[in-house]
Amino acid sequence: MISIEDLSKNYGGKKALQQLTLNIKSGEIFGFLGHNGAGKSTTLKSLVSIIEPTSGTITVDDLDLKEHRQTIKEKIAYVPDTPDIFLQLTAMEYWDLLAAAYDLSENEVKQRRQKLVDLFNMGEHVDETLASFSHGMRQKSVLIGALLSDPDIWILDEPMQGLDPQATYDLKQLMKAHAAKGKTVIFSTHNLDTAQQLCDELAILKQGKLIYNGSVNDLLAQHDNESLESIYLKMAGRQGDGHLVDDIEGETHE
Ligand SMILES: Nc1ncnc2c1ncn2[C@@H]1O[C@H](COP(=O)(O)OP(=O)(O)OP(=O)(O)O)[C@@H](O)[C@H]1O
Repeated sequence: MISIEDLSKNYGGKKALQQLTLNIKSGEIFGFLGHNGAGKSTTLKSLVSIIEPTSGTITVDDLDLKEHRQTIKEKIAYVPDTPDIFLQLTAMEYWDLLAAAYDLSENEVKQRRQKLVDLFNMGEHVDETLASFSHGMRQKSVLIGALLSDPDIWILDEPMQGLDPQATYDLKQLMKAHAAKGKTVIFSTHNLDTAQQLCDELAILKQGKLIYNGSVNDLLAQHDNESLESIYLKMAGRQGDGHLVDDIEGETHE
């Protein structure tokens, strides 16, 4: 169980996150939704100790993140929204570098790496440089690298970005299988269909504040016959924006 309590993050005068409190249970897929700049990455970066929150606490299985940073970090796989990757390395060199950073032996990672490479159809490309990869191939390389060590908690910031439909499907299956083993999967997405398909539990952020925490089913049940898109836009979107489109395209749109 991960507990976030009263978590706030200010960047100078900007309040990126305000008093976020929620629990994330093991064995579930937990999704963060919110417009650009809502605070999703700030939350995920706080969970992986990349940024220091201004206030608040995070505990993982009752261990305080501040006091047990290293122990907790070893349990986490993290896929950032904008990965810093060394473009001059081949995919294999990049994974070797990550394995060394996490102190994993070749034997430990070899089998799992091969399975992930096969799943994401990267076998032909392992000796090519990351610089030569498409956006989706780089994302696959980052995912393979993050999942090399089979950690309990997956924290994935917009992980489907750039992936083709097959890889997106496969990643969703992986996420479901990981949660089904009683492990934790936390991710952010802008894709509401993906959120609806995958999430046991959702948090919707708006301008750094939590505006919904609960299941997708409960949210849908609270709004008769409305799609998640319509509910989400009512909650997180701006009000009465029809004229903004009309101003650009005239009133001919449906
Ligand atoms: N390093 C930083 N310095 C200053 N402000 C920052 C920094 N990182 C994030 N912010 C601000 O914090 C707020 C939340 O940003 P965050 O990246 O958490 O949003 P997000 O929900 O992940 O957005 P997106 O969907 O666009 O990825 C935004 O207003 C952003 O400008």
